[in-house]
Parts: sequence; structure tokens; C-alpha cells
Amino acid sequence: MYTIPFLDIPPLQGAHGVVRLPGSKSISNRVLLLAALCQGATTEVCDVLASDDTDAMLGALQMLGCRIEREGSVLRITGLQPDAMPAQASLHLGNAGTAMRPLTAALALLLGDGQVYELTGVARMQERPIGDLVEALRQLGCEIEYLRNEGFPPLRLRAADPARRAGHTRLAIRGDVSSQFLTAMLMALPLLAAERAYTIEVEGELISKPYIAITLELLARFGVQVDNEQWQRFTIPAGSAYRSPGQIHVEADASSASYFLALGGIASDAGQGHSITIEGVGADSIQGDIRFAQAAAQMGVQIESGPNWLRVQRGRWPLQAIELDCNHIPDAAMTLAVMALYAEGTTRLTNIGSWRVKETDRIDAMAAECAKLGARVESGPDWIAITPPAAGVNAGEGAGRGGWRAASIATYDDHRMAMCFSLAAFNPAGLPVRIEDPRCVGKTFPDYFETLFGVVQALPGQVPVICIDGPSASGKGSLAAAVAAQLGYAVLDSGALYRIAGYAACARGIPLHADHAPELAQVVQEMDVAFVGETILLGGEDISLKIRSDTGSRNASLISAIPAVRDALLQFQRDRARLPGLVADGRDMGTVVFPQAPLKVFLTASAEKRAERRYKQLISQGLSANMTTLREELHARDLRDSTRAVAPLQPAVDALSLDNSDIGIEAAARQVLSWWEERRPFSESSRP
Ligand SMILES: Nc1ncnc2c1ncn2[C@@H]1O[C@H](COP(=O)(O)OP(=O)(O)O)[C@@H](O)[C@H]1O
Ligand SMILES: Nc1ccn([C@@H]2O[C@H](COP(=O)(O)OP(=O)(O)O)[C@@H](O)[C@H]2O)c(=O)n1
Repeated sequence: MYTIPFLDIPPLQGAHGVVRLPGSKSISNRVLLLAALCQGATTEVCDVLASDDTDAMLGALQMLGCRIEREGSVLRITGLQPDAMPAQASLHLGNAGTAMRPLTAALALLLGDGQVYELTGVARMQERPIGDLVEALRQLGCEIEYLRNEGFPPLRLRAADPARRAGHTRLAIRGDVSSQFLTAMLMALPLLAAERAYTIEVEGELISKPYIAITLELLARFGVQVDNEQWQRFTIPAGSAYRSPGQIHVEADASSASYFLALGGIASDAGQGHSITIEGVGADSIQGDIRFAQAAAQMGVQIESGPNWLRVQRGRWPLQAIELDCNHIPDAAMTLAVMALYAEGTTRLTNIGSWRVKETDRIDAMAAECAKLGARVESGPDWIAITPPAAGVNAGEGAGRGGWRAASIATYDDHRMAMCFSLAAFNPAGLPVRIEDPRCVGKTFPDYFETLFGVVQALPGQVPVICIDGPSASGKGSLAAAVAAQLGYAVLDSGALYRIAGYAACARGIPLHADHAPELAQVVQEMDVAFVGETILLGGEDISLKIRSDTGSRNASLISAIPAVRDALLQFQRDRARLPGLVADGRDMGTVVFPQAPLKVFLTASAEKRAERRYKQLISQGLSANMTTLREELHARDLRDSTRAVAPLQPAVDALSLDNSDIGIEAAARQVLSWWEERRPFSESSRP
């Protein structure tokens, strides 16, 4: 997961490969609660989603006394025993609607005398309505107080008054704000239905029926058969009780699949034999969002499917604009809005009023961010219409007047905003896209960007590379790591490669001399190197520290002067340029390996400072060091590195110099990041 302030996605071109998606959030949180409501029984839940929202549910269940054991991808959950639940509890449910609503209902019915529970969440959760659910529960005699604003969490629950509850077996609930209210009641009422039936009347048109279908399907798997009369009246028969299915499998998230269905339709060129295969969810899914596939197909995407897989390719191109009532796919419909950026004509999505009460007001958010990209957007209380930017780059100010603009996309703490807008990186203008606060995908798909980068290709030469070259111990490695951490980029420590090469050659007894160039190049080609975090393995042997010794440094400097060795390492280094970007440090990153890099830094520090730093570094690593020999060695190495015939240490003509003798690593990183920012197109162009 990228836990950085923003993630820049370079312009992308193609997509091909296989993705396995994480478990469905809707199924995971329902199953976790249902398993917890099977008193005393143990349920094995396989492939449950690991995310912020499921963590919120699991944390709450654990606090209530539920036993939860994890073994690989299986969670073993032993149901709550009401008499063993704590007298008081305060549950923080983040921004997880799928935890807040059903837990409110189930706990309101479960609480016994003297028990008092408080349920709260993040600020946005405190703006998400829950009044209709509370009203429904109050019809059953439940005691629920609003602790801040009427109609919104946080809530305080106390035991229901049995006298007031008696005789109430019918209740009404609104169905037109959030289907989660009905889901919550459907999951809670079986706790009361041992002796009498309960009936729920839905007031108003029921939105998001597919989510209710998931609820009913899962209730059936846990032994409760609900009678569904036309989606308007639901009866939980007398004698209902939860029974653990023993084991249950969570299918992959169909809403998450929408991004990859769109991706294939936008970027997997069938002519080149490219496709995106999605594993873990398929045609027989119980999730309503699987019907996103039909909407995508309507826009021209080619989709094949089987029981547990989907395969997708680009069909019609550009995509076809559509007009669609999206009530059946409220979450996945956001992906259609971004696909609309690649369609011919205006796409109009209607009946999406529920977008306004989700993680953010998604209609406003979607409108604002599509406009930043240059699209023309209109919207109303429950609809949005998007006309894509013209194909070129927008030179002027203002949205909707011309071509594409490089935008910094605000994500409003909404995972779906972040995932949707990653697809804007395929814009025909070849502009990068900045996704602010990419960590928000943790709500349902923590590794979304990693999964995306695993199957997409950047435009040739468009993976950003920042080069940091300079003399020994000037701080290149530290600076590269600090800059890369801020941007979510990988690091190439090219010096380590020469150190490893020197070590490998010595281990084979080959003199580090130009006379042995062919054998040395051969050794380099055969090196079996693995980088595991900070650890470097050569043929399985941990050589991380050994190559940092004085001898390791000298050997690296000697072998690196041999052209055949440098040639042998060239492609390997270039191949490290991977999405979303790379920071490369060494001697010739800017001059030889990545001559086209958009930012090259030549890092220096005084000889005295460098010797001191290296001395301290070696001592702290437990290696021996002597200041006098270190100074001499550094001097000799600088001389050798900068006077050798091939790829000598020297600044690239377009490199920026940074002397960090008197500034720390953080200040140096700030300087490099500010140079980098100057080279990014977002600051001028993303003003709406
Ligand atoms: N700006 C700085 N100020 C103080 N110490 C630094 C600075 N930059 C790096 N160092 C320290 O100097 C040592 C050498 O830095 P390193 O990044 O390994 O240099 P290089 O990769 O250029 O050989 C490390 O112990 C590091 O913590
Ligand atoms: N791109 C590079 C990186 C390192 N090298 C060589 O490899 C040696 C060790 O590199 P390093 O970056 O680990 O050295 P330090 O700066 O850490 O002392 C250098 O002295 C160079 O001779 C190179 O020739 N080209």
C-alpha cells in the first residue's frame, strides 16, 4: 500500500496480464458479523478481505468477546456468547458503513440489562445518516441515543425494554436512503425470531437491491430463509436461528473488478493478443456489482466470463457513450463515469442519489475531478453527465473547453475516487495523473496500485527516473532512499551491483584486471542476486555487510573500471525503471544509464565530511574503520572513479549540483523534491 501524500502515475499505454482481487468488502463484513452471531459455534471464513473496513468490524467483534484466530487466509470465528459480552464498550468503526449499520442493529437487540455500548467513527461517518435505522429499532423498544447530532453517529445503545418490545413483530424502514438499513435489520432480526415471525415493510422505492440480494443469500447460508415479497416486504419466519455453515468462502470483490474490467476495455489491445484476466469472481457471482460487466459491454468492452473468472479486452474504440439507470450498481457505476472520459459522446448516469451519502458526496467529487481533467460535466440531485475532453492537450485555462489537462486528483478519503481516477492515466494526451492520498484505497483494496502496476505498461521512456550521482559517501544512497520513500518509487543502488560483482569475481579467484575482462563479464552475467528488503543475497549467501567493507569498496571501484563489466550491468540497471518510478544512485546514472532522465542531481560534500560520515557509518555497522586509511581510500577511489576511461564520475551536463556538507538528509531530500515538483505539470494545469 502506498502511504504517501500523493502518487504520480505516469502516462500509461497498454495492459495485459492476470489479476487476483481481494475478497468482497460487502460479503466479508456480512459474513464476519453472521459468524459472530452463531452463538458458540465456530465458522471458518476463507479469503476474507484484509482492509480498513474489515479491520473495523473485526476490532469491534473482538472487543465484544468474539474469539478470532487467523491461519493464513482463513479466519476462525467463534460466535459471541451474549452473557459473556462486556457490560460497557466503545466501538470505533472508522468510516465503515458495513460495520456501523449492522452492528448498531444487532447490538441494539442483543444487549441485556445494564449493558451500555457506544458506537462511533471518523468525522465523515458522523455525517452519514443512520436515523431511519434507529427509528426502526426504536419501533422494537430499543433504547438508542444520539450523542452528537440527531440522526447521525455517534450513538449510545442500551438494552431494549422487554415490555415495550413485546407484541411488536412488524416494523417499517425506509429503503430509499441506504439499503444498509434494511440489511442491518435483516441480519439482526433472526436474533429475536426463535418464537415469532418478524416482518419488515420497506417504505419508498428500495435502492441498491443487489446488496439486499447478497444479504439474503448469506442469511440462507447461515440457516435463515427470509421470505421476500417483491422487495417491499420481508418476513423472517418464526423458528429462525443462525446456524454456522462450518466453512464459507468470500468471493473476490465485484466492485473492485470494475476497475480491471474498465482497464481491459481501455487498454488491452485484442489485436496484440492482450487481455486482462480477473480471477476470484465470475459470471455466477452473488454480488450485484457483477452487472457492471453488462454496462461496460454496452460501452463497447469485450468480456468473456466463467464461474470464477472474467477476461476482458478492448472492443469498440473509442468507447460508446451510454445513458444508464445505475440503481443496480451504485458503487461500480463510478467506474463508468471515468470510462466516459474515453467515450464518444456524453455519458449520463442516473438514479445515483445514493452517491451523495457515501464516503463523500460522490456526485460532486466526481464532477469536480473529471472537470479538472478537462471534461465537461453536468450534474443534478441524482445524476451526472460527462463529456470527455477533446483528444489533445488543453493549453488554456478552464475545464471543458479543450483537451486533456494534467490533474492532481483529490480523493476525499474515498477509495473509489482513487481507484477510478488511476484510469485517467491512459489519456490520449500522454499526461501523467496525480492521485492525492493514495492510502485511501486501504478501505477495500490496499494493494490496488501495486496490482495495477503489475499489469500496465507506461508509454516508452515515460517511467520517471531521478538520478543521483556523486562521489563516495556523499550521501547518495540516503538521499535516494528519502526521495523514493516520498514518491513511492523504487531505488536502484548501482554501487551495490559493482560491489556484488567485485565480491563474486574474488570469490571465483578472478583478478580484477582488464586482462580478465571476458571472464569478469561472464561472472557478472551469471550472478544469482536477490534483494530482499535491505538484505543482499548472492547464490543464497547474505553478503549485505561483507560488500560494504573497505576491501568491498576497493574491489567495486576496480571492477567497475572494466568496460565489459559495465556493459554487462547496463540492461539490468535500465530494467529497474518500473512503475511508478525509480530513484537511481551511482556514478553514471545521469550520464550513461538514464541519459533521458528528467531530473539529475550531482551530490557532493567536502572530503572531510564524507570521510567522517563513512567512518561513523562503518563503525555503526560493526565494521572496522580507521580514519586515516579511510581518507586515503576515499581519495584514491574518487580519483580512480573520475579519471577512468569509461563512464567516469562527472556531472551530466544537465545535472543540478547539491552540496550537502552542511545540510541533513531531510533538507537535501526537500530540495530534490522541490526540483522534481518544478518538473511536474500538475501545479499550473490542475486548477479547476
Ligand atoms: N546530509 C547528510 N548529513 C549527515 N550525514 C549524512 C548525510 N547524508 C548521508 N549521511 C550519512 O553518511 C553516510 C554515507 O551515506 P550514504 O548515503 O551511504 O552515501 P553514498 O551512497 O553516497 O556512499 C551514512 O551513514 C548516512 O547516514
Ligand atoms: N553507477 C556506478 C556506481 C558505482 N560505481 C563504482 O562502484 C563503487 C562503489 O559504489 P558505491 O556507490 O557503493 O560507493 P559509495 O559511494 O557508497 O562509497 C564506486 O567507487 C564506483 O567505482 C560505478 O562505477 N558506477
